[in-house]
Amino acid sequence: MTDRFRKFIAGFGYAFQGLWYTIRTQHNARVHVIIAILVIVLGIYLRISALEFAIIFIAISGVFITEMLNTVAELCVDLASPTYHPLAKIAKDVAAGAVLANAILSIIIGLCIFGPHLWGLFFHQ
Ligand SMILES: Nc1ncnc2c1ncn2[C@@H]1O[C@H](COP(=O)(O)OP(=O)(O)OP(=O)(O)O)[C@@H](O)[C@H]1O
Repeated sequence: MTDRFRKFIAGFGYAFQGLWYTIRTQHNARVHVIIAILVIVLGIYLRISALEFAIIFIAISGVFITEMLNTVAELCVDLASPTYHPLAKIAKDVAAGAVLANAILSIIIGLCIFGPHLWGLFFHQ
């Protein structure tokens, strides 16, 4: 195995450690995982199309990636400013706001995708 390839494989290991750290330490990330599983099961049950699934996966990954970037922001702020600082507050609040904005967008996407299917299921059978 070449040195370059070994570093490439090691990079994957570090990336998975980062992913696992987020799931292990962030309560919100674990909630996202549970909601994502429920949404995928609902999608299978309602037989949504491949395109609808693709949109749902974009929404799910968007929220999770934003949660990971929020974790990065929190760790960097804690490293740079362990004590109270107004800029540290703004940085953390903005990072948390990004997660919230993404979560709201995902709910809207979920309603657009699942709304018509659920409507059909409950009112046109
Ligand atoms: N060093 C700091 N200086 C100023 N305000 C801070 C600082 N650390 C945290 N805060 C304020 O407290 C809020 C919560 O911060 P905290 O680090 O507890 O994040 P959290 O969203 O509760 O995430 P987690 O539960 O993952 O730690 C921030 O959004 C910010 O307003």
